[in-house]
Amino acid sequence: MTEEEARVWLSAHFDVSRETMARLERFVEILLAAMDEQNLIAESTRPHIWARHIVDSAQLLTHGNSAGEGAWVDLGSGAGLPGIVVACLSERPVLMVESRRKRIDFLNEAIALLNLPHASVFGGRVELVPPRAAGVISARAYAPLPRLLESAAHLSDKNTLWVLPKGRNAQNELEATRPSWQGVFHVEPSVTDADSAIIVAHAVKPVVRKKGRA
Ligand SMILES: C[S@@+](CC[C@H](N)C(=O)[O-])C[C@H]1O[C@@H](n2cnc3c(N)ncnc32)[C@H](O)[C@@H]1O
Repeated sequence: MTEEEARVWLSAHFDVSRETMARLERFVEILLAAMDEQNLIAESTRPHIWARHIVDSAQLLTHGNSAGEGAWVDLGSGAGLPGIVVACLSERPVLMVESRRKRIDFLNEAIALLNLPHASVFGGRVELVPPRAAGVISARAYAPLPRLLESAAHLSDKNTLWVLPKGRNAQNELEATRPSWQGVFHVEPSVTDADSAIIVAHAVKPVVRKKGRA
């Protein structure tokens, strides 16, 4: 997907007002400017930022939009991918979780500069976020699937929709979760990379009852 095709894809899949497009353009500027201070995206992806990062994030909304009520919780948001992009394109409350200080500061600054009052940041480890049932949980380049699900189990219930972009290992990672997680798992193609996939799931961890107890 070229940068031009990425913009066309966005307009075709979302009701992108002039204001929303301006906000996304501004986010790209803020992200690239912050690259002078910290490594937020791979240097090699700089010229392809709309396809490799903006659309790659936005496509998660095409799956997440079908979720029920509840916040969108993005684990390991880093550069705000997909959290900030989701907040630009949707009115659902977005909570980004990030543990590294400089990235927390970047995310808070981006929220303020882009005027996204429905977005917020939990600055700390995912495992320490107070329990809640998210409507959607996303996580891009955050952790392998079994650890990812484990670390955010307390943020989900049976209605939570997990929307998880994965590389070519998606199927293997899914197999590794089978013993301990149940639910409905779909593997959807990525629109930006033929080798990547998006795991879309309603997942629950079965309660293991201790032997000898009624
Ligand atoms: C490889 S980066 C990906 C960032 C972003 N999602 C993206 O796609 O560009 C992973 C991020 O997850 C954060 N992270 C890793 N483990 C975490 C944890 N347990 N709690 C919160 N953040 C975590 C790291 O600090 C880092 O910013």
